[in-house]
Amino acid sequence: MDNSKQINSTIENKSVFCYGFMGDPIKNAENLKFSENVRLSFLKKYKLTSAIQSYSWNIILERKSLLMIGPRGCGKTIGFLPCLLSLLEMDKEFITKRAMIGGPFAILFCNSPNEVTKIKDLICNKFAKITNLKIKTTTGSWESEKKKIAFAKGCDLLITTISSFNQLLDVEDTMIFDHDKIKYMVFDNFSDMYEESDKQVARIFKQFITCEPAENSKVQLIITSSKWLEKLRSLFIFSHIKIMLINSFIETAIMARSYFIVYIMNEDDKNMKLLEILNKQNWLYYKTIMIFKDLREMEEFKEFAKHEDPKICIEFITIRDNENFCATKDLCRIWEYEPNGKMSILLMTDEVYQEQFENLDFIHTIIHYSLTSTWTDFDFRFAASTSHFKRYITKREIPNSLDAPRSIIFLNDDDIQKYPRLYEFLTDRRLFHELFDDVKEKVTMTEVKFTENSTANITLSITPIQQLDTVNFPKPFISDSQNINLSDKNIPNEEINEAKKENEIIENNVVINYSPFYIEWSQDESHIKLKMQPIDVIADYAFCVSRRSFDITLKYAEDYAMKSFDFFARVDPKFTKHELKNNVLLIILTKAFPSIWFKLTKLNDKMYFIKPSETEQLREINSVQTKSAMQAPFSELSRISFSKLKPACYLSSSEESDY
Ligand SMILES: Nc1ncnc2c1ncn2[C@@H]1O[C@H](COP(=O)(O)OP(=O)(O)OP(=O)(O)O)[C@@H](O)[C@H]1O
Repeated sequence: MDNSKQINSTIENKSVFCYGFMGDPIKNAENLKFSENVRLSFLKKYKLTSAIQSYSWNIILERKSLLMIGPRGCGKTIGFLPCLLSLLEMDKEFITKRAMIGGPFAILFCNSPNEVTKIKDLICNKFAKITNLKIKTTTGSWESEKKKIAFAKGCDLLITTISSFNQLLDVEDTMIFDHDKIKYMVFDNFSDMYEESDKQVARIFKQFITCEPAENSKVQLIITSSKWLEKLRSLFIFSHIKIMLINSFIETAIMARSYFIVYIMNEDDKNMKLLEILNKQNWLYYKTIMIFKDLREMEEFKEFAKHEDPKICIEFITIRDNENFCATKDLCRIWEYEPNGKMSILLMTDEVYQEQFENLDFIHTIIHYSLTSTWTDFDFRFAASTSHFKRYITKREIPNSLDAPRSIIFLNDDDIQKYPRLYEFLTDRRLFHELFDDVKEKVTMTEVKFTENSTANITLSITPIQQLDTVNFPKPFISDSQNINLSDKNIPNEEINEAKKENEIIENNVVINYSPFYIEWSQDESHIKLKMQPIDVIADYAFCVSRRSFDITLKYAEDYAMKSFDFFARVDPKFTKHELKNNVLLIILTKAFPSIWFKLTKLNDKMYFIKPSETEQLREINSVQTKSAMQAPFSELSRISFSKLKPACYLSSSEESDY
């Protein structure tokens, strides 16, 4: 895509969610307080200002720490680089001769050696006038003496990878590396970095990032990320970063733990389904808008609703495209003040929404009747819940599924194929959440309770984080509202009280018996294959694994006989991951459509994310009868890990669209 086109369009759409920053965006870079060299180089090469840069430049130049999230190519790197170079240049005027040796003052972390080279080249090509800064790169080991000597001669900015820098941390010579000298730390593309090297990132954070108030903190921290990660929430809460920019409203919705419901159904069934939903939910208590791509489909829906279900208790307020701007604005105002318990649903097209969005940021539920023609417009629809999003940034507990801002998205089969970007986004963020129509049929199978001799028990264990030797996720915290139904037998009272205190960790293993409604198995010489029913209820949570089902392959091992296996669950954000004990190998293959809520990582060993389910769905699933137990001949099991299949339908777009 042509960059300039993209950068311009983001400005027009005001597509940045700002938290903790009250200033206005700047329109061009000319008046910025870049250092002279940076200003001259910069203005020669860059004529535009991307949406995120229009905020980030000022914030960073004011020496404030910042978290910047936005899709690839939205301008995050240029959003900090000229500022970092400027600050270093400006500082240089005041430093002593002694400080000029050894290094560095600033560290820029990239997620691969390739990226390190790219940033170095970018500085050489685009900021050629900056000759007074000593910029060094390193990607490999720190064994070589030559490297150390070069470093000891002085370094202002070190561009490096996480793993290479971790070795530098072990060097005890302050001439080479002086911990106290660091003033700026930039993590460019944190999400990739963290997924690759979580432990090493954690080590760096531990040493350099403090909870001190921003004004006392010695290190200015800049983090960019192409997507939201839960780890960023704890960082935002506990570190001195207090400003956040997100260059995507749908990403902001993820950050706010919005509740997404995605239906895939053909056009004929859609209206019926909608009426069914509207009749079930108590819409009179939620500010809800329904957005259509054009007037025709809005009128058709209204007609349908009138004829099909005249008893429907909610009212619709319709704003048509050709209505006068001020009248529309007034209508939005009147609608805004409709009292709780008497709310109507506002119907409008994208055209009207985009004119009125400044008056509509308080919406709880957005019903996307159809898709927009561009991703940018679709993303922008989520701006309608901005004021709700702000409430959840610093809350570690998962909001109650009814309180959380909510989006109901209708897709048809065509949409999934035409808009791979949307499909990828939804699956990557675990948002594919259809109603379980086909599950209902399969659930009739059976509940399997594996017992000793020839069978196995499946238990779900939640384990203290310290015992997991991989990812250092936010510490577990049980809130009152979550009401997890853990029996007192499993977790003593004082433990519960302990766990309620923020920052404290559940000390005991909590075992919840996990009995899927449906497990089907088959066996050949080397494998037992299990097909599990894809949703189960664990306390207040739904354990959703796949739209259809998944296979578990348990491999035999010669030297080993085990009667049961445990796996660990994470109930986001309290519990961190699924892990299988005792070297049992479990391969989960998702079928047809990939997962709804969980994501299996590249490492094939982590599984996480369990979301509160809608009581409605749980009831449906719960009410399905289960038959008698089947027997499965388990006596020998070996190691367990997870793997993920690629989505079954991965079609590229044939239409002109940036989805
Ligand atoms: N203000 C600007 N004027 C002109 N071009 C720009 C501007 N900002 C960024 N660009 C160009 O847009 C492209 C993407 O910018 P940048 O690398 O900063 O984005 P990013 O969000 O960091 O992307 P990634 O996540 O892939 O690193 C680059 O080619 C960059 O040169």
